[in-house]
Amino acid sequence: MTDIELPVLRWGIVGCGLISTWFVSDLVLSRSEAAANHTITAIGSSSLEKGNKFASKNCPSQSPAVYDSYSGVYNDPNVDVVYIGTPHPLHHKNVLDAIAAGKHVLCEKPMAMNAQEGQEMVVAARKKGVFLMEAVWTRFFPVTKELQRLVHEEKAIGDISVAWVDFGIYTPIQSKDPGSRTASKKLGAGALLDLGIYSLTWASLIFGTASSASPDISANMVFSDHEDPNDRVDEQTAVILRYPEQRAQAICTASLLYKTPEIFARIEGSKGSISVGGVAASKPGFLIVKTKDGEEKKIDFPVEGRGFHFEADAVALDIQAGRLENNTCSLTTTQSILSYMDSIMAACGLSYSN
Ligand SMILES: NC(=O)C1=CN([C@@H]2O[C@H](COP(=O)(O)OP(=O)(O)OC[C@H]3O[C@@H](n4cnc5c(N)ncnc54)[C@H](OP(=O)(O)O)[C@@H]3O)[C@@H](O)[C@H]2O)C=CC1
Ligand SMILES: O=C1OC[C@@H](O)[C@H](O)[C@H]1O
Repeated sequence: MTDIELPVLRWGIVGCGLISTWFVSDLVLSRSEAAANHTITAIGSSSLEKGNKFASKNCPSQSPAVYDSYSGVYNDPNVDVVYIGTPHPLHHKNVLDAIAAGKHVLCEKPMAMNAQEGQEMVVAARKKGVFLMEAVWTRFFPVTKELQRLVHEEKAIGDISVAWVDFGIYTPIQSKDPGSRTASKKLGAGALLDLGIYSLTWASLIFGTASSASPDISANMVFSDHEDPNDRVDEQTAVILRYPEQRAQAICTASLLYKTPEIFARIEGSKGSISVGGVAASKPGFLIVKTKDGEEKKIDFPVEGRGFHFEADAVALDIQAGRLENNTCSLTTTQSILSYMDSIMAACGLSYSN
């Protein structure tokens, strides 16, 4: 057997919060089937103490340079790609700063607070000739790819008429530290931007985001009970997307008021249905395919670690090949979903600009 040389990607991490912990742990995980190797060469945090603690806890086998600023990471010549793990309203500045320093960028979801910000990031990345991707890790799981193959290539359940997708996590706003990103409007709190983006992602995987598949959108929200209406955010959002050409609908929900059961999505077609389940709508793990002739099959897709390495490997392969965007999570798709969220917020009277 010949050893295939894997690409090595050198990562700089910006922000040492929860998601960066998960992401970095998966990057350094020893895996049986890796498509790339990853090293953590720099970490940027609000303090050296926090950055050092993060490094020793999450990537003890690495010796990253630790900075008490994010600019240290952007300007580090040993960094190929910057991972942005800060709260959503900071993504715009963090991404633009990384791009200005000539770095490739993987930015957590949602990449921006609205489509306008997203567009500015895309324009900046193209002008500088660097890679940019929104870290919608869900798209890269083997189970997600298999669902798409079954639906679009094999047409296992025929013509799709409806998809229901729900992402709820029981985290009411009042139960959270008011200064945390999951409670503070200034830090982008709210069910749609945090969780609804995944429900909309599943709809886009089933129905597409091309302009020919552009949906009519209707929506409503249950707001948090802050006294000042300017502080309110959505604790629960329900969206119906109607795809006129496909004569189909997606019903996408997101909630901070209950936890979704294991099966979080069901897709109904003329020949059967597919249910999708897993730890959460962000981390799918299995499919149940039922056909109208009575056959039922459960297909499990166990993963090593949490599964963030799938998107990281894809980024490494793109950068190695000189591609500036990823096909599985394209910037056009990111922009479409940001514009859906703009429409949903406008229809429901939610604005983050006050
Ligand atoms: N893909 C996924 O499954 C998940 C994605 N996310 C996404 O990741 C992003 C970060 O979420 P999460 O890790 O949960 O958030 P945390 O609050 O846990 O961490 C965010 C980090 O950002 C840095 N930061 C910079 N400025 C601020 C500020 N003004 N207030 C607070 N923190 C700041 C801090 O790091 P430091 O002090 O080191 O600079 C902080 O620890 C969000 O956009 C979220 O949507 C979150 C969870 C899961
Ligand atoms: O992306 C996410 O997925 C998992 C949730 O726990 C988290 O709040 C969210 O940011």
